[in-house]
Amino acid sequence: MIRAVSDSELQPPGYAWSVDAAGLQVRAGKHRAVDGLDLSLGTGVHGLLGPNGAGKTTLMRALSTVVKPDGGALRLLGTDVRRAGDLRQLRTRLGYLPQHFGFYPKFTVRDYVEYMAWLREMPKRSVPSATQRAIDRVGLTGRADSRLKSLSGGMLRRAGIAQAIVNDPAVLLLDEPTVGLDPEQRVEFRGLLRDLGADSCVVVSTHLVEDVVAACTDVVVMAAGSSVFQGVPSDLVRLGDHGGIGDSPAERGYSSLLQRHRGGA
Ligand SMILES: Nc1ncnc2c1ncn2[C@@H]1O[C@H](COP(=O)(O)OP(=O)(O)OP(=O)(O)O)[C@@H](O)[C@H]1O
Repeated sequence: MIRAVSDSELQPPGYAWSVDAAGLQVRAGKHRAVDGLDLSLGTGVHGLLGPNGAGKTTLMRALSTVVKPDGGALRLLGTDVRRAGDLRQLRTRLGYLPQHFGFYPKFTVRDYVEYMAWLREMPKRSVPSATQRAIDRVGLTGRADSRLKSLSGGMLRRAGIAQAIVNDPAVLLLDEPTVGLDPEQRVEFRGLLRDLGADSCVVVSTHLVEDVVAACTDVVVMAAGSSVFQGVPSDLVRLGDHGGIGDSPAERGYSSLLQRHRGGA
């Protein structure tokens, strides 16, 4: 299906990075879960790795504008989110799959995706075709009119991904999108990620190092609220040449990086 490109999309963007954070601080409750993070991300698929509690979900919540940072700077698509009064326009250009997302169980997949398209203020006439396209892209065509409460965990997550991409977001944030997907679906999802990252900034938080190596153009590793590594997947793999634990070179690279970080911390 061919999508019409708007005039604004043909303009040069006027900013260097889709996501640009400097000394970013974000609280989760009373705890400063993101603390002094520097991060610049452009077009591509960026894998976000880090141990439990590193601050990944808190960072994703800040990037999605669900929570406001309480220190440092954060620009999204050129908008300074700490200073901007009204984030409505920016939000229409974001897509977000939270780690735990709420939904109305009686909605069908189509109802849900259409509803999220409406919330993102998509033009009414484009909603049905954009919804169908998003559902097709996540492989739920045959379940489009099934109620959400009847779906398996993996299917539900795919419906969540469909709502996140329905507006062709310029920044797409996916928090643990492959949880519950079967192996075949995970491989298909990697293809979708590569496709989405060709012309937008996709940030994928995950614990699956192999997904990052297979589908991401670069990797960011967080620990204790800040970024401790940013590079291409092969850089991460190389870090495992002389140590680290894990079943694959990338896992060994990741664990060796964290061991070094803990040793130096
Ligand atoms: N509502 C909250 N109140 C207090 N502390 C919180 C809250 N939410 C998160 N935290 C703490 O903030 C830190 C970062 O949590 P966050 O969920 O962002 O990490 P994460 O990297 O996504 O972890 P995981 O991989 O386990 O999902 C953790 O120490 C967590 O206990």
